[in-house]
Amino acid sequence: MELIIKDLVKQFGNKKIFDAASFTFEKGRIYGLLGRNGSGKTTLFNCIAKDLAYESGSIMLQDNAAPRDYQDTEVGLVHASPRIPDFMTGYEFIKFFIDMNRDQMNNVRTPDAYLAKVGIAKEDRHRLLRDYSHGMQNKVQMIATMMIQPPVLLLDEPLTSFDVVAAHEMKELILSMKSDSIVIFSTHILQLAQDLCDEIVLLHDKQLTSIPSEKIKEPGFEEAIVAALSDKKGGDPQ
Ligand SMILES: Nc1ncnc2c1ncn2[C@@H]1O[C@H](COP(=O)(O)OP(=O)(O)OP(=O)(O)O)[C@@H](O)[C@H]1O
Repeated sequence: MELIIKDLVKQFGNKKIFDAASFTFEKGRIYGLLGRNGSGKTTLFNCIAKDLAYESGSIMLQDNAAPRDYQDTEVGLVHASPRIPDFMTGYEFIKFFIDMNRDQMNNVRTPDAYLAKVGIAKEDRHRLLRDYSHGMQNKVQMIATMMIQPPVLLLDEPLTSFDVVAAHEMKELILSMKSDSIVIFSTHILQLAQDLCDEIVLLHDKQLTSIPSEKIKEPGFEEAIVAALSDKKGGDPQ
């Protein structure tokens, strides 16, 4: 399966965010999306997730070169700031999510099993989400999105609010998604990109470009990324 972005143009008013940007993402690989503040990473995710219209170009999915119904395909987007119904308890929310999505889930487990998987302790599962810490809310949002195993999984700055143990567990969870999904995450943490990614995608100057995977572990990688994202070509940091 491939996610194909072709000649994407997106602007807010007069401000162009993408100018005929193109990129093809493949299943079985984890992509790290790097770009400066305001370069358009969240905007790209919202376009891919069908939450935001764009001016022109196309975003489509292909299975073995045959187009797949994109509108009908589930795209999982984990937002940088949790978006969860804070009037529910963690347990109620996960149970509700299972009930809503049972048809498309394989090996449905209990709400307790899912909450345990992301380290939400028993005594916290029946507390209101509004009383969870930011990191705990993020964990709940992440597991709710991941448990339906969407073919396209987008993670906007994941792990930043997690403690070291949780971050380690979440990395394992993200890695476990890669065989069945196209996984793209945005981050400003180079170490995380180096640890998790098969390929780095740079969003710079309104375009998407790839850094060859063999460069990721090489010395001088950080300098190469900084140079590539610096404004020598006249791109404004916005
Ligand atoms: N709804 C909107 N209306 C107008 N401008 C917007 C809107 N959403 C985003 N923008 C602008 O589009 C640009 C890209 O924003 P976006 O949030 O996608 O960047 P980002 O790469 O995710 O940034 P960061 O790394 O700081 O989180 C910014 O200049 C932002 O101000």
